[in-house]
Amino acid sequence: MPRSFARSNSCVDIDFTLRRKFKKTAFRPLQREVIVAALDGHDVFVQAATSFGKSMCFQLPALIDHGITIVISPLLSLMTDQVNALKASDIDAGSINGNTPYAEKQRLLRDLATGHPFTRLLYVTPEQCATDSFKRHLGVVYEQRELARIAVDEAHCISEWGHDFRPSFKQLKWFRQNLPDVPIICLTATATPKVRQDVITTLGLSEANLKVFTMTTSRKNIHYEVRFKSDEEDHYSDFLRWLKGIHKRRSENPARRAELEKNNERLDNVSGIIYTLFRNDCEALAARLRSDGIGAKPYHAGLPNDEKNETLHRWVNNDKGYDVVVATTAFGMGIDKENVRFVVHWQLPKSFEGFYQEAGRAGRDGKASACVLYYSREDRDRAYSRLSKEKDSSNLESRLSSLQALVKYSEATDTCRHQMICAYFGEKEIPECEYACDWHKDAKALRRAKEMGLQSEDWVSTQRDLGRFDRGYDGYD
Ligand SMILES: Nc1ncnc2c1ncn2[C@@H]1O[C@H](COP(=O)(O)OP(=O)(O)OP(=O)(O)O)[C@@H](O)[C@H]1O
Repeated sequence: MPRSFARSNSCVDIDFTLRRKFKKTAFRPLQREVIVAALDGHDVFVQAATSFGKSMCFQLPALIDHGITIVISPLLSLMTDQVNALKASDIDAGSINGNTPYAEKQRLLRDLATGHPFTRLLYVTPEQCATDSFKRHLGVVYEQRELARIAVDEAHCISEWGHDFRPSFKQLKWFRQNLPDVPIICLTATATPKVRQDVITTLGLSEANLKVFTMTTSRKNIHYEVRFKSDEEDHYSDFLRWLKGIHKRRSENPARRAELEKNNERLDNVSGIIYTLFRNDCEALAARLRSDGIGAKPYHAGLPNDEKNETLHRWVNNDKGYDVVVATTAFGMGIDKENVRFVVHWQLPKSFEGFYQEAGRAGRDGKASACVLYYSREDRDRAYSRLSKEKDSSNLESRLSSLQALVKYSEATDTCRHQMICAYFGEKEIPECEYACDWHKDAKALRRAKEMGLQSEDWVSTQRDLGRFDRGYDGYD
C-alpha cells in the first residue's frame, strides 16, 4: 500500500487552504478531483488546456501533506515566478538550478540534509535531479518519510514523441525505481495519446494506482485565425491596420472608453505577443512598430538578462511603451499574464505543440482574445528545409509530423480551427466554437482570402504547370 494512504487526508478542508493560502474563491472544474486523487496517494497524470491552473494541482497538496514536494520543471523563468509568488503568500518554497546563488543552494541542501526540511516546495531542473549529490539528499528525506510527492511539470518533455524533448527528463525514472512508494503527479498541456503513454511508461507509473485526468485542450475564448501572405508582400501593414483598428474601436466606443478610463487603463494598452523565429526579426519588427507609435519591445535569448527582465516586468505591469513584446520562443511556456489580448505568429512556428503553447498565452483572464497565424507557402518550404538540415536528428520523425499537422491546420479552409487542435491532441469530442475561428465566422471569405493571399505568381504558375489546381487539391475546390 502506498505510504501516503497511511496518513489519511480525508478530513482536510481543501477549500479553506485554497482561500487562505492562495486567495482564490473556488476551484476550477476538475481541479478539486485532481487534488483529492493526489491527496489520496495516487499517481496522477493531468492533461489540461493552457491556463487551466495545473500548478494548483501540486501546490495545494504540498501544503496539506506532511513533508516536502519536489517539483521538476524545465523552465527557469517559470520556477522563479512560481517560487516568488509562493513566497509572497508566506509559503516556504525554493529552487535549485543553474542560476541559484551558491549560498541559497547550500541553504536548501542543508535543509534537505536534516531529513526534516522546512521547505514545502522545492523546484529543480531535471539536470539537478540527475546529480548523485541531489539524489543522496533526497534519500535522506525519504528515509525520514518526509518526501511527500514528486511533481513533473511540462511532462511531455519526457517523451521523444513530444516537442521540447529533454534527454535529462528520461532520468526521472530513477524516482520510481529507487523511491517506489512516493506518489508522482505529472502535468502537461500538450500530449498526444502516444506521448501520454510514453510518459506513463517511462516514469514507471503503475496502472493500478494511477488516475488519469485528460481535459479538453480547447480554449473557447481564443479566436483562431490564419492570414495568408507571400514573400512578395509585406504583411506588416496588414497587422498594423488590424492593431490600429482595435485601438480605434476602443476609443470610439463611448461605453468602452468610459470603462477603460474608469479602470485607469490606457486606450492603446492592447497587450500582445508577436512570435518570430529569428532574433534579428524581433529587434527590427519591434523598432518598426515603435516608429509607428506602438509600444513594442524585443525579447530573445541573446539580449542581456537585465533588459529581458525589465521588458517582462514592465509588460506585465502594462507600462506605456511595453504593450507588445516581439519575441522568439524564448518567451513561451509559463508566461502567465492575464490580459494578453492577442498572440500573433509572424511566421509558421516549428511545431503544432509550440503553436498551441504560445497561443495559450492569450486570454488567460477568460476574455475574448485573438491568435493570428501568418502563413505562406514559402515559409512552409523554409520550415521543411530547416528541419531537414538540422544536426540534432533525435525525434526527427515526430518533429516532422508535428510540422505537417501545423501546415495542414494552416492550409485548411473546411474545418473549425478549435476542432483541428483538439483532434491533434487525440480528443474525440467536437469542441464548442461560437464563431471563435475564421472558418466558423465566414468560410467563404476564408477560402477567398487563401486564394488571393497565399502564393506568389511564380508559385501559382509552377503549380498550374504541375496540374495541381484540380478539384480536391487542398482548399482549391
Ligand atoms: N481555482 C482558481 N481560481 C482562480 N484562479 C486560479 C485558480 N487556479 C489557478 N488559477 C490561476 O490561473 C492562472 C494559470 O494557472 P497556471 O499557471 O497553473 O496554468 P497552467 O495550467 O500551468 O497553464 P500553462 O500550461 O498555460 O502554463 C494562474 O494565474 C493561477 O493563479
